[in-house]
Amino acid sequence: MLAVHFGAGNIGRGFIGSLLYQSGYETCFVDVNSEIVDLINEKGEYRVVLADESHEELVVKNVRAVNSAANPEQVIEAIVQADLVTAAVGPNILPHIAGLVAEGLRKRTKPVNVIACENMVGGSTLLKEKVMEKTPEAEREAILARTGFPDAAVDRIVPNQSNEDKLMVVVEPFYEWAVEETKIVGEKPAVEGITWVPDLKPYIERKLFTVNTGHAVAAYFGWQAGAKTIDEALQNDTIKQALEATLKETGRFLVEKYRFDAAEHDQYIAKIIGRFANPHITDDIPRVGRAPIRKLGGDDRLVSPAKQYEQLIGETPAYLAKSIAAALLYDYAQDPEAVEVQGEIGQNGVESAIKKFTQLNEANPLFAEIVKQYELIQENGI
Ligand SMILES: NC(=O)C1=CN([C@@H]2O[C@H](COP(=O)(O)OP(=O)(O)OC[C@H]3O[C@@H](n4cnc5c(N)ncnc54)[C@H](O)[C@@H]3O)[C@@H](O)[C@H]2O)C=CC1
Ligand SMILES: O=P(O)(O)OC[C@H]1O[C@](O)(CO)[C@@H](O)[C@@H]1O
Repeated sequence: MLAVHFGAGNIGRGFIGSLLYQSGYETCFVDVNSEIVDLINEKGEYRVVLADESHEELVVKNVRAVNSAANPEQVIEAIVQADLVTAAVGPNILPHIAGLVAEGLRKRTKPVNVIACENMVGGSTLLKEKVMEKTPEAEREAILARTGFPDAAVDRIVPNQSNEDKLMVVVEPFYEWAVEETKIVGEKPAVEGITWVPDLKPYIERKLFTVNTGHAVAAYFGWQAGAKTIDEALQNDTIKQALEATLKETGRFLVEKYRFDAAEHDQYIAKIIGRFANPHITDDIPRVGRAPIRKLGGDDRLVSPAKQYEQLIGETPAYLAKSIAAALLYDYAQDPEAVEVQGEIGQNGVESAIKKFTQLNEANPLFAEIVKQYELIQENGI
């Protein structure tokens, strides 16, 4: 069985690649990083090490890689041969891989499934839309009849790596990969470790608005407090309490919306905060806080739960507003999106930035609460 995986980065090698290998797949990674591509082809294997006391090591074999910038025709050929196509490149990159995916799918006759493993609601659906834009109209129906784009939620913390062995990846022991079974076309891919679900929405929202909201809060509050890493941020009691209060807000609307058991959801939150504090992982704040414009988007981890809380609970969520304010204050000079946010605030003020990046309406009480929290953080810190 052949899997073609776009993105040989942290989650690609550290999570998806390792499960594919353990399930008996040969994996062809597709990436634009020539150093990583060359190393994979030279070694033909890499190590995945668990970030816990055991330091258990898995050697992932049966791997090769293609540089899609240099050899696009090899990528198309691999997709033609593939039994499964996956991606973990980041939501903003999905449109850039769509052309090659479309070319590969056009040349196929057999069914296949394409699964995007990104931190967003509807990643595979977005990729499908972008692939269709690259496909001649007359061919779209036939391709969709033989290609599934099931949405997915992936959860495993894989920090940036600084190992001497550039292919080795240190990962947290926990993982969850939920995939929408109802959108599969043809046979279900035989990947051990996938949790098949009939409807992904509750899984992706629970994960995105707990793990990823919580992580973003730790990063943006931590940044204000001068912390360098997530576990350092969590040693600050004020930040820990603010994180817990924010996840109480997201938990309240999630329980209301999906009828989750409230006590089980509290345990889910506690487990996640424990994962953030894993002393075997050094997770830099700039990695977790990266791309604040994406994270401030109306459907992403901060603004979407705040809007849904307003709708379902009928109140304004003060801690989510504070988290959005902290994201607006994230002024890391090496992050191009943070620089753009600061530029907008500097030129046109924070209200203009809120409108531009969150698409919130000024008449929404959440808008005024974000401005208030922004000023409070500026005056008093977190
Ligand atoms: N790192 C983590 O713990 C987790 C990450 N994710 C999601 O997985 C996705 C990837 O994240 P990471 O692996 O952390 O990022 P990463 O930056 O380590 O990996 C992304 C990879 O995509 C490659 N890439 C960029 N443009 C490309 C293109 N046009 N074609 C092919 N490859 C291209 C990059 O060279 C890089 O190797 C993101 O959506 C992230 O939200 C989800 C869960 C956990
Ligand atoms: O990958 P993103 O969406 O930029 O956000 C970083 C987040 O991704 C993760 O790496 C994995 O879920 C989390 O550690 C963090 O919440």
